[in-house]
Amino acid sequence: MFSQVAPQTKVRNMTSAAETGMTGIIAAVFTPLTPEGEINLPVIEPYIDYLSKKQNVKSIFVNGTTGESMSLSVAERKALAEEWCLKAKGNMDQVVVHVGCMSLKDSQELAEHAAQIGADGIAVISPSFFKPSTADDLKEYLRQVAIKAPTVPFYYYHVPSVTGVKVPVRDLLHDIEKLIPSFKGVKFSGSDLMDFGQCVSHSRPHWSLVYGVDEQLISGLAMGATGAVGSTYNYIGSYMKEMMAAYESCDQLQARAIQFKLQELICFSMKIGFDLGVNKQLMSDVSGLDLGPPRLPLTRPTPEHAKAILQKYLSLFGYCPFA
Ligand SMILES: CC(=O)N[C@H](C=O)[C@@H](O)[C@H](O)[C@H](O)CO
Ligand SMILES: CC(=O)C(=O)O
Repeated sequence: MFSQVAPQTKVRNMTSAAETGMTGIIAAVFTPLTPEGEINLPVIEPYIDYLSKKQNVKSIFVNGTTGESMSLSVAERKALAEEWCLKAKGNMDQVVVHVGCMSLKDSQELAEHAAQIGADGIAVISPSFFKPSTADDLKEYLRQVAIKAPTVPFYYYHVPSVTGVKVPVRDLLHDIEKLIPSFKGVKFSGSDLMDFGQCVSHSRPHWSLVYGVDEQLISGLAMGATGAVGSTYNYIGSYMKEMMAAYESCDQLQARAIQFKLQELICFSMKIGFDLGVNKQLMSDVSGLDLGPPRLPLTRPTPEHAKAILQKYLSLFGYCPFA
């Protein structure tokens, strides 16, 4: 029953990092800011150290939703991508840089830059102010970004709850390599598991199909996800690695038990309010890294709010890894 997932994972594990694509547990990193709201590059080195040593997470997704990319300037995104790539060298297997923007020109500039700094992959979210209305329009947009970094593995980042772009990803994949030869897969952060399943069943063996709704990753694995990218893997990466290992060894009970713990945390947090500001604060509290506030219009949670969520985290996951 699980033979469709396991062999692919094993084959990928035997290849070099550059060839593996997006597999396993990948943390979508937060962007450290100073109390004044400026990017805080010196936190990046200890952040990578924390992920690799305390969370056993060896791949990162930079400047994504969690990284507040759409609230950052192009210059800030370049400086961040450079620092993440530099400090990840020798410590991380994969650094994928998100280069999606509202303007095609900005995305192209960031794609070119990501190629120059040696990113292992680039991902692009659909523009969402003016939205593409057809799969062909979206594909053409993606093509015009990808051609600026033709040798860098290219991933489409589907996040319909944020962008409102509902183009089925399965339609996008049709003949996509003819248009985008560097195409290597999808980061699928939607809950339409039929569309995700269709993507997997029509994917090529060298593509990565990573799932991005952390609280239902187990369902993504059932559909054949090659890995997972998410914000919560910053602070429960080691648990979710265990979850994936349990799933791959057919220990459904253990895999589900870990998944349910994450659901408890997310459900609790959603009841009292769970946005990027809250999520970022939880990571600061769990890791001991000072990631600072989110950028406006997002704000920090009150200390009581943050404390309630930290306590819930500790009651479920039992320890504060940095303490
Ligand atoms: C919309 C969004 O930001 N999704 C993230 C990644 O794609 C997830 O990692 C969520 O933050 C996570 O699943 C918690 O809901
Ligand atoms: C969660 C995720 O993948 C992102 O922050 O972009």
